[in-house]
This record gives sequence, C-alpha cells and structure tokens, in this order.
Amino acid sequence: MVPTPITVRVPAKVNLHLSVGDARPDGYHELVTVFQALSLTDDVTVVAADEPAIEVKGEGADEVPTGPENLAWKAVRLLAEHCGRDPENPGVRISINKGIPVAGGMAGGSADAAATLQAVNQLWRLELGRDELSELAGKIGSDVPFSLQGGTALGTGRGERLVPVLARHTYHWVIALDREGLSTPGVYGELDRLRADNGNGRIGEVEPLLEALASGDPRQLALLLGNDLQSAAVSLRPGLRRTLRAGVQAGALAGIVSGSGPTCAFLCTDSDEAVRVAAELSGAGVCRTVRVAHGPVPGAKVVSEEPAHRPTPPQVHA
Ligand SMILES: C[C@@](CO)(OP(=O)(O)O)[C@H](O)COP(=O)(O)OP(=O)(O)OC[C@H]1O[C@@H](n2ccc(N)nc2=O)[C@H](O)[C@@H]1O
Ligand SMILES: Nc1ncnc2c1ncn2[C@@H]1O[C@H](COP(=O)(O)OP(=O)(O)O)[C@@H](O)[C@H]1O
Repeated sequence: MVPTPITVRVPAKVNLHLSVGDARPDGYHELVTVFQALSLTDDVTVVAADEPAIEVKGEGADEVPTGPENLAWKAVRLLAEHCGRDPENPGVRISINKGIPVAGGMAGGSADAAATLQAVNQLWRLELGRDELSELAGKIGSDVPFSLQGGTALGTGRGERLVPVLARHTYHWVIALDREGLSTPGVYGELDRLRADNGNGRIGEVEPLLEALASGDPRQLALLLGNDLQSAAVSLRPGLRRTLRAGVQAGALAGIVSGSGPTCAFLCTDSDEAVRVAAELSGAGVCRTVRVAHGPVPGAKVVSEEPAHRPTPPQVHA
C-alpha cells in the first residue's frame, strides 16, 4: 500500500506583550506574555518510511539543522517514547517547507515541533487529545504549546501555560526580517546583563493590553505593545533602532521587536495601509525583506491527507 503523507500548516507568532521576570534557578525566566499567531506559516509533511530522514526547503532552509537538533525530530522521538515505539527508529520521514523566518523571534522551530506532534499523532492514529499534546509540547520548548493552540493567548510560567484571550479584530502587520538571526538564550542573557548593570526598565501590567484586545481597536492596542527583550535585542543589534523608527515613519501605528528578535513587527490600521507601509519600508533599506501578515490565525492544523503518488488524472484536451 502507498503510504499516506500528512501535512500540517502551522503559524508564526508575535508577542504583543512580553514581560520578563528574573532568572529562575533552572535558568528560565518567569514570563507574562500575550502571543498572537500570524499568517506566516510553515508546512510540515510526515510520511511512514523505513529510513528516517528530514528535509528542509524554503526561506532560510540552509540555517536549519537536519539532524537530531531539529525540533521536529525531538517531537517525533518524544511521541515515540510516549507511545512505546522505538525513538531511535521511528520510521518517519519529515519534510519542512519554511515560510517563517529562521531564528527571527517568531518561533519557527517551535512551530515545526508543534506541527510534527499534530501530524504524527494522526499518522500513528494515537488520538492524543489537546491537553496531552500540549503537555508533550511544553517538554520540547516554551513556545511549542502556543504554536499548537494558535489564536491569541496569555502565556505564563516559561510561556507554556496558556489561556486563550478574546481578540475581536483581525490585526494587520508588517514584518521586517533582518539579515541574520539572534540566539534566544543570548538575548535573555543580554537582558540579565543590562538589568544587573543599570536596572533596565520593565514594561507595565498586561491588563490594559487585554482590554484593548477585547475592544478590537488597533490604535488602542498600538499604544500598549511592549517587550522587555526589545532593549536587549537592540543592544545586540543596534541597527534595529533604525528599523523600528523607519516603520513608524512609514505610517505604522507602532513597531516592536518580535520576541527575542531580530524580526520587527509593525501594527497597521488595516490591510491596505499594511501593504503601503510594507512597500515604503522595503525601499528604506533598513532590513533584508518585508512581509505583510494578519492575525490571529489558528494553530497547527492538518491541511491534507492524501496518497503520496496520486494516479495522474486523465488529460482532457479542448
Ligand atoms: C523569547 C520567546 C518569546 O516567546 O520566543 P522567541 O522570540 O525566541 O521565538 C520565548 O520565551 C522563547 O521560547 P523558546 O524558543 O521555546 O525557548 P526554549 O527552547 O524553551 O528555551 C531556550 C532558552 O531560552 C531561554 N528562556 C526561554 C524561555 C523562558 N521563559 N526563559 C528563558 O530564559 C533559556 O535560556 C532557554 O535555555
Ligand atoms: N525546525 C526548525 N526550524 C528552524 N530552526 C530550527 C528548527 N529546529 C531547530 N532549529 C534551531 O533553532 C534556532 C532558533 O530558530 P527559530 O525557532 O526559527 O527562532 P526563534 O527561537 O528566534 O523563534 C535556529 O537557529 C535553528 O538552529
């Protein structure tokens, strides 16, 4: 029988609010964050195969590991252990098509892990429920549970404890990608260093932002976007200051570094304005490339389940 591949589409995220507490004894920082899933996506396809393998295509594919460090592999191994299969020989081939910038603070690796959990759950007919998958997701990385869930959500703990948030509106974003990524632990470490040196300021409470999301007014939301990691990302990549300024000068309501950066996200009033801001920003020469996106969008979702080699349909000639 021809094996049936399963493809899951999974979104990037931006943190609308990212409040970072002190480092915990385990090295992680206590967070209060609001995630929003955006329409930049990766597609992850899994198929049963004698020889396990991983293939990565699309934007930034060269920078993504194809060995055991790939978070998609970690997801397969974890799921294999969980259901009593051999994690060394799970019999799965994975193909990742990247649309989410790599090492950009948009949780691309986490997204691939979430998509793989979802896809392999279906491939092996495990029927694990949402809560069980989310618990496994949290073992892979702090952002993985959100990539599964999508939408808009409040995250606490390491970011893995989630509560959905009411968001009444579709928000329109311009995403400015930088030439090179930043390391997440490196940015957290830089924040600790800045705080030890000068008591670096902290963003306010999350409640006003939650109220703005409930109201659905992008102008109100724009005033409340905040990210404690932004100063650390800018300290490591000073050029981001110019990018953030250029987006607002181009007409965005506000700009923010996405998570640990260096991607910058600009909130716009509507989709036409986002296209206009994107065009102007791409001409300003402050970033590698520019995308438009909207959110919230759903989390990891199966988009196709079809035979790998579909018979060619008969050709009809006019
Ligand atoms: C900063 C955020 C914001 O959503 O994402 P990115 O912007 O990088 O995508 C996350 O906190 C990143 O989450 P994720 O990328 O899943 O991180 P993990 O694999 O769990 O941890 C990688 C490293 O980041 C640091 N880390 C992560 C989460 C956290 N709450 N405190 C931390 O200090 C630790 O040094 C940890 O070893
Ligand atoms: N499937 C994957 N896609 C992208 N990066 C991955 C993947 N698996 C592991 N990585 C590693 O994770 C690092 C962080 O990538 P990514 O998750 O895209 O960014 P961020 O943590 O900034 O959101 C990359 O530099 C890469 O080495």
